Amino acid sequence: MSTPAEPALARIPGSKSITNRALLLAAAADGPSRLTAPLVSDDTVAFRDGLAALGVEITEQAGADGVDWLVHGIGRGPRGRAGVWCADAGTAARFLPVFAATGAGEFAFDASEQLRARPLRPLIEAIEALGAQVLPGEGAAEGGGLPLRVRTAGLRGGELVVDSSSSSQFLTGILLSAPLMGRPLTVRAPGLVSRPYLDITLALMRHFGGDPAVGPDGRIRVATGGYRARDLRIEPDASTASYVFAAAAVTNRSVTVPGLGSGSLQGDLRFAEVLRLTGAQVEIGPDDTTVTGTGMGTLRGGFEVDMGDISDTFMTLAAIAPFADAPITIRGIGHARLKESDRIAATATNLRALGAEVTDGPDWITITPGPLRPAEIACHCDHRIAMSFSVLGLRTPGITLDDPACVSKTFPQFHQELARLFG
Ligand SMILES: O=C(O)C1=C[C@@H](OP(=O)(O)O)[C@@H](O)[C@H](O)C1
Ligand SMILES: C=C(OP(=O)(O)O)C(=O)O
Repeated sequence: MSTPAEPALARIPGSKSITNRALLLAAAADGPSRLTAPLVSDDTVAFRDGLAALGVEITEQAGADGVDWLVHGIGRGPRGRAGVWCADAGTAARFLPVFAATGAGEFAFDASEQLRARPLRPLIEAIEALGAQVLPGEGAAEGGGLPLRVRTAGLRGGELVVDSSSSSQFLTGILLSAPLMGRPLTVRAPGLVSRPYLDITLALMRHFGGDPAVGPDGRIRVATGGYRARDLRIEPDASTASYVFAAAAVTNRSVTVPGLGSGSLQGDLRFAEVLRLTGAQVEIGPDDTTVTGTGMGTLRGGFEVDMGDISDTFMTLAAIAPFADAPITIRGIGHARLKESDRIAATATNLRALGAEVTDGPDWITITPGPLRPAEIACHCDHRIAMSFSVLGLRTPGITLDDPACVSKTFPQFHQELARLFG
């Protein structure tokens, strides 16, 4: 394998986290906003349709880069009665019920079995503490969670503590809707994981005219006053970009992701810096990022890395770790057990099925390199397991996925794009 002179240009779709935050902020704003190049995938369509069910008109127009979404902001929370299907989208289940609770009426939320099983308790407690009722939905199990109904006459704001040790999404959900509450909100988030996602939230709130202030003790204060309509171009998804970056590293090729550079809002771009530890050449420019594999595709191992802030990308590293020259240990990823799958278990089991030596603990995994054999990968309906092991499959013949279509959660064209770039 030789390194091509010109890097291939990857077509990475828009950021899920930015698209869904922008949808909500634009819906709450005081007029129409245009979102350019949003991600169109299962998670964002579920979010968009959830807002539509809550009474927000969102129309689609052909744009220069795919479609634009025009969001006709209602300037307040929703009114009346509605049912929202969150599908598999954690962001829908954690952001939309708070928005609904700032309105008036009764709003039902439900989701797939997979999402029903994921944590929601801290969010429910927060909505109740802010003055709305959260009731079990039809067919709800004991213990609280989805399905649920929010019965509300608005949220009052004030002081709040949100346990954020299992997900940062509860905090984001509350912050995004805070300017619609009756009084200013001050919130503390003990145990906060995935901190860079809070930074995306704060940056986008400011873009839409909100004014969150983070105090020296970490408390976040948000004034009332709603949001202003604003246009926004959605940058490519940095977590999604991790697959083509890793693929370049293991195939000794060079790939550029345009539109994702040093000004990115997304912490997951740090994955490219993690790849540097493996010997890959990484250039993060102002408007794009290029990764080039070196050394005939052999990666440098023999390091430990904390990926707690960027845990959506730990499986990308784990899946290429068998090609390193020494073990790689990934730490700080306990909360990754609470996502679409128990991602530490799913990664370890699949790597072992391929013949790799893997040890793991509550919040870490160590992969010791060695020869691999073909196997069918159990995706557990987890798009990131499917995408990570597809990258591994570029170097190991005979790898198949039991559910290749699950990539549609965030990247419906993933398999075609990987084949176009690296086939
Ligand atoms: O706020 C967001 O957009 C997200 C936050 C993270 O979740 P946790 O905060 O649950 O780790 C991340 O894993 C998820 O893909 C998207
Ligand atoms: C954890 C993820 O998604 P969700 O928004 O459903 O939490 C993910 O995309 O990896």
